[in-house]
Amino acid sequence: MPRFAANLTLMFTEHAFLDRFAAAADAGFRAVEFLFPYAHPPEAIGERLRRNGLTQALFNLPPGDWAAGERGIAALPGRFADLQAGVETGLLYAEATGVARLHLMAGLADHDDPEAQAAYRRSVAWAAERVGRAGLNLVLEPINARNMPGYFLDDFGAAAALIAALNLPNLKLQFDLYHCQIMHGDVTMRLRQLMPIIGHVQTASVPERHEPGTGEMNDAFLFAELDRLGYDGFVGCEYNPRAGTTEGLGWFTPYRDGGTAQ
Ligand SMILES: O=C(O)C(=O)[C@H](O)CO
Ligand SMILES: [Mg+2]
Repeated sequence: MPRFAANLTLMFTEHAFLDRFAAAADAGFRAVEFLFPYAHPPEAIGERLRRNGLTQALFNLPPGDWAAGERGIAALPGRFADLQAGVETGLLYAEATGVARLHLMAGLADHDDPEAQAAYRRSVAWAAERVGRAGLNLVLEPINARNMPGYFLDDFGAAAALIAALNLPNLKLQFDLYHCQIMHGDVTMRLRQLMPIIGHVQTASVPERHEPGTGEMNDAFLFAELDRLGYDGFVGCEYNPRAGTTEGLGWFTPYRDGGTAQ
């Protein structure tokens, strides 16, 4: 039975961010994820988790200037010091929340540019080693070009090749089912092939990025496949509710009160 994590950046937006933790717990979630916690003190996030009996499944390391259009800085030459500072900030929130994995975004850069490739490899290797010393995994997520034009990490094969090349025990793949379908298709076979390096999974319907079961994929089949493959991590619900978060949770009913993955 997959352990689903409500994505509080996209779900329960009927509430202020710090009130979404209670809303997710009331809806039956036992875990949450979000993009960025940095607008709030780490203690406030940790307190909401404890108060609502929630596990923090994932969040992203600081992405640079998101409002200005940056989507990560790991592949941007000349931003290594910012990358290092961002990892230290992320680790403060990791300590407050007990999260076991952090997502490092690559940024908008030409994936064929040797300087961007070198910057990214350096950033990933350093960040993985640094978060590893705190007992955490670092996950890398390929993102499709329709949602994020120009994103550096835009291929599952490239992500898997870098993870293999660096061969770090805590460097894993963030397998977003939504992106895989859009970029490559053949989702079940890629899950089977890449399962040994998967550190986090996310779900959303394709093409609209709404609730599971509302798009072209048989999402329930994929969730059962994760069970068949022995995946014991979280599945982040990174979708935009079609019409009200709670109203759209019918898909979740068979999975409510999932397990206790860390
Ligand atoms: O874009 C996605 O799918 C993600 O999971 C990133 O972390 C946020 O954009
Ligand atoms: Mg995702």
